[in-house]
Amino acid sequence: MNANGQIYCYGPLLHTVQMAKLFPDSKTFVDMKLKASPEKTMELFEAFMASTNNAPTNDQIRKFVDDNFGAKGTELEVWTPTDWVEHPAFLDLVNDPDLKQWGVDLNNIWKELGRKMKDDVHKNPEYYSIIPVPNPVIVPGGRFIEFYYWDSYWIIRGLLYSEMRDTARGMIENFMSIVQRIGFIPNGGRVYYGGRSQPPLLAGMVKSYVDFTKDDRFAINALDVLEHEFEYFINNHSVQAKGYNLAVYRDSSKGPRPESYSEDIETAATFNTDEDKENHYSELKSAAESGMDFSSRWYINEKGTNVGNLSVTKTRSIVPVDLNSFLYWNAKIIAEFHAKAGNVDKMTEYETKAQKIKEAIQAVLWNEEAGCWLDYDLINEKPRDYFVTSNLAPLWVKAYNISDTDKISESVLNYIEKNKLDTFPGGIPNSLYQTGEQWDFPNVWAPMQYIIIEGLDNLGTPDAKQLSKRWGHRWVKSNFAAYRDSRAMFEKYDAEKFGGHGGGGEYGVQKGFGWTNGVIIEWLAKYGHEISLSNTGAAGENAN
Ligand SMILES: OC[C@H]1O[C@H](O[C@H]2O[C@H](CO)[C@@H](O)[C@H](O)[C@H]2O)[C@H](O)[C@@H](O)[C@@H]1O
Repeated sequence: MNANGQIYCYGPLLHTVQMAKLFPDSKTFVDMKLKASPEKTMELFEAFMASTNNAPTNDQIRKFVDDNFGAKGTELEVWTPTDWVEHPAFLDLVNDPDLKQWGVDLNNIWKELGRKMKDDVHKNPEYYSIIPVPNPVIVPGGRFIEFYYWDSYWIIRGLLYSEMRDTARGMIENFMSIVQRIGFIPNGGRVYYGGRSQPPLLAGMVKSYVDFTKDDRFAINALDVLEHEFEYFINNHSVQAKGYNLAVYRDSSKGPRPESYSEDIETAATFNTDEDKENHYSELKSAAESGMDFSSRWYINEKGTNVGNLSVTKTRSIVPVDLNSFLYWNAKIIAEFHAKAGNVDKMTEYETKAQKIKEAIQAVLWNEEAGCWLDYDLINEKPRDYFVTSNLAPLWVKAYNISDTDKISESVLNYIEKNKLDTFPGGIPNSLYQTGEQWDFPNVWAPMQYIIIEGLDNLGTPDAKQLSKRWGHRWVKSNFAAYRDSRAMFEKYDAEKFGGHGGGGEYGVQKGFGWTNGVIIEWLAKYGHEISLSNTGAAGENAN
């Protein structure tokens, strides 16, 4: 743990300041810079507490923070990517003039989302909660002023389509340096995310870069790091389900989330013992590791169903379809890169690991009755028959027996029909249960649209491809309608409203927005030649 962990990650200073709720967004405090060293700040804090009989007022705490912390975000400079180009070739693939102009605008937004760390971060890292990285990054936007792990997959693909290969490679190299220093990639670029990762997509980022650039040397050089990250996940996230090894999302730190400290203390109030509260914090942080924080996807109530609220979050007891699919993909990519290097034994080793994960996914997560993959509940030893977008993740990475393609296509298309997923004008909702949490109905998220729509395309049957294209067009048009009305790109959208943005959860609507822009740029390149806005009604009734 860094010397500043006692300030940004746990302990009485964090508790005192965060429970005073000085800022509308709890993340603000943990993003502020120290004015003195962590040790000196702790000394000053102890003296402050003694001088206030350990019961400071909110005004006194605010003064302590003003005296000892600098403003949020001062460690970063806005950075114009040096490889930014005015007219990337993807724009020439877009026919509709309004969509083309939108592509120009999105390409410009990269300049607003570029961030570089000031030199002082490298000289005095202990004064900051930010994790130092060598190269500038593209951030999601809004309150998210640092890199996020899984967001970066779609950001990097968008950058590659925008011909910003240096920026994309720089971000990947940052992640590789983090694995070398820390052993894994934290949720985001702050020390307070240090107990959890996010959906493991670094191998996918490297593969994207190599597919674009044909730079096989880059793939081969990345192998050590990719293997290390893969083994980290396997070693720290494994469980047994029906006699098979699979992985769950699992955080390794103690206490509430530092960036949402008072929120977690409040939801833990329903628990009586410290042990139960601690378990609750772990479940919440594990949900954050999944990227889907928060959602009924992680609820298991006393009856074994998904009805409830955050207090029944049981992430660590649910075997997730997406995580295991991503790990399968990691092993496949590592095998592919070993093949490029001519390492036959290593290629075979990772092919075998991939096959084992695929067998486990088939045995535990594929559900013949539902006709789809389902998360598995380890407490009640049963599948969770609720629609979540991640149920379709194996399609994206082909984590199934290719000889079963026709059967899977038929089953999955029936599953989509049964769940009426084609009826939503604003995209496929993340779940069908409305809890007020941001990864539940009616919110729609770009990364999961991408995984499903590309997954159906990858499945390759005519019906699946047709649906994929229709949904891809719909998503582009609906995002455009939101942009046309508000001049903003959103973190999440509204399934029920063509062109509507999402809401709910513990923070306000965020604009920017890295992964949304990345997905749209890629799909302008893919569908731009065939989409016309002229047949799109204001309410999206012709959005297909
Ligand atoms: O502060 C609350 C949570 O915020 C983050 O989660 C959300 O934003 C991320 C960045 O776009 C995204 O990766 C994640 O999927 C979103 O749910 C953060 O990642 C969480 O750890 C944090 O608790």
